[in-house]
Amino acid sequence: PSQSLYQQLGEEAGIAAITDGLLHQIEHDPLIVGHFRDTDIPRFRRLLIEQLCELSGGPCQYSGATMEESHTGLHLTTRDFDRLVNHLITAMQQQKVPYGAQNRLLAMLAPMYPEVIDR
Ligand code: HEM
Repeated sequence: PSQSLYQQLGEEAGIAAITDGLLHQIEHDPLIVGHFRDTDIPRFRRLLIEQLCELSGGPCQYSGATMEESHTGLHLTTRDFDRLVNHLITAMQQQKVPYGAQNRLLAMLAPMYPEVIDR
């Protein structure tokens, strides 16, 4: 409890490993991988790490576009969102992130739902 969420995620290295796990899951999910067809994956990876680091209280500053801007034109659905969240949970479990910390991170991402879906 005295550990910050950033620490519980394993700091920069842990967040990078979670992100790589998430990218691996996406790559093997035929239902969502198509959305990333035109995406610069190294850039996406870097921005996702920055965002998770900043959100969890780490020493980073997210430098990407807003969630609304970056998901406009993708026409993402609730199903897409749920799949991505499940992949993130799998990636966090693989990194042995404590259950409570997993939920804290998910609770910070949930409010982004309307900024990402149906745009
Ligand atoms: C809370 C949920 C989500 C978060 C926190 C998130 C985070 C991000 C971030 C940080 C970027 C980079 C922004 C930039 O390029 O400046 C991004 C782009 C992107 N996201 Fe998400 N995302 C979420 C949901 C989703 C979902 C559900 C999908 C599809 C299954 C998705 C697909 C994409 C794609 C394809 C791009 C790249 C767009 C491009 O190539 O310009 N995202 N997202």
